[in-house]
Amino acid sequence: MKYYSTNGKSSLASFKEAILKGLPDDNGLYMPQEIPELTSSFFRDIDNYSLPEIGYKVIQPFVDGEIPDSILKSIIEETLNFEIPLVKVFDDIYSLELFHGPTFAFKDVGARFLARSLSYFSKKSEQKLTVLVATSGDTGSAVAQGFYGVPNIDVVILFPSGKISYFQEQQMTTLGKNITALEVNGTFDDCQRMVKQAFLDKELIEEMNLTSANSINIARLLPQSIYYFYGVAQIPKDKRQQLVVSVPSGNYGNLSAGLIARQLGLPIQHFLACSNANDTVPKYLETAEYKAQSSVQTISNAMDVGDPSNFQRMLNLYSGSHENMKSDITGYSYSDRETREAIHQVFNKTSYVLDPHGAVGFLGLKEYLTNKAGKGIFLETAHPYKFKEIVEKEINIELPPVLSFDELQKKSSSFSSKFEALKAFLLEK
Ligand SMILES: Cc1ncc(COP(=O)(O)O)c(C=O)c1O
Ligand SMILES: N[C@@H](CCOP(=O)(O)O)C(=O)O
Repeated sequence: MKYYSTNGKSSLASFKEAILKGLPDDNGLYMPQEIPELTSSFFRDIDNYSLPEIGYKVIQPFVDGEIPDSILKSIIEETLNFEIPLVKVFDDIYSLELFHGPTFAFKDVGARFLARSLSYFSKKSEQKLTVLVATSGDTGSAVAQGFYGVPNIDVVILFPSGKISYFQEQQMTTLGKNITALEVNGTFDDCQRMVKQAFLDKELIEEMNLTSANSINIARLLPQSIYYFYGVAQIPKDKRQQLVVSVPSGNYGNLSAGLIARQLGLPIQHFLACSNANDTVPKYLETAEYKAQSSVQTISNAMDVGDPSNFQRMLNLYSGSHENMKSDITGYSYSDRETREAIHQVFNKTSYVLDPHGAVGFLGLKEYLTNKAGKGIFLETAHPYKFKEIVEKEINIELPPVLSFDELQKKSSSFSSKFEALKAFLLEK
């Protein structure tokens, strides 16, 4: 399988080249040249497959032998060694809980697969790698955990100061060793801009082997398609028609992975792109005009993205056609007040606890299904405990702890949002 750049000005890359490079030289994003439809027998029997078996079926065509199958199977088994249950919240509304991994957010799937695949390639070439990451909260935590102590790999995480939750910050700033966290005086979009600029800087790429662990990296994004299959597999066969999937979105990697799952043949009738006040993509869907915005701070902070990187991939999947994208995807945007109300009301009616990100996905699904036949899944992308200060206020009870960092010391340095500062820091490392 070859990978091309969405900007069309870079040469084709193998899986190994795409994963090691992260970003193509023309500042596009890598995409697989083919998205081959999986066999009808796989879909017929999908309920009998385990999560790692589904994972292997989905990922193998994209790796295409560049990692030997037996090693790929163990990478996938280690990646997916936690539950991803589908929970019924209301009649016809299901939550796909993606937060049962080690850092309690959906990013664990992609980060663990990427860490193991990069480690396989870097061990073979004995090259030291530096993994650069921009985060609005959860990617940083998952990548820090996924790469902690991995030989030959250094991780540098950029996060926006004061704009992520206490637990997210603790998860990425207390590890030390090969994990460095830089607290940037700016927004997530500043962090992502600096990271992308680093991949285009000739001096930096000559001096060091840089790669990305954001969804910029196609090997971080592709494994996120797996859980869409597993979600559908958990719905009774006779109820799989007219299925809608609602994706709480920020950088739009998760939604892009869902669109890829659909091209692989997964029967999803419609997608919902649900945002908080950072509504660049819902506005595009409404107006056909893409206008990047300055991000605003919300209670679903991991979705505070004003210029989502994966919009390029979405456009590419629809060959640039707004009309075609709009017929498959409906956009919604919700305020913090609506998000809080959803957490409050769903808990009062069902005892189900939403986190602020899942709540945005839930709201979109509820709105879409009003007066429409069909069933829907919303992605519950993070554990409510990660946002306990917000969630507990709405449900009026204390959540049982799943995380504690009381003994651990924060290790991070305050950092400028200027690319030159990042470049100097990396060259000194
Ligand atoms: C909890 C949570 N929900 C939703 C999102 C948005 O996902 P994406 O950036 O893939 O659109 C993020 C950030 O990635 C997140 O951490
Ligand atoms: N919401 C993300 C932002 C980065 O997304 P990515 O999927 O491109 O890594 C975060 O939690 O950091």
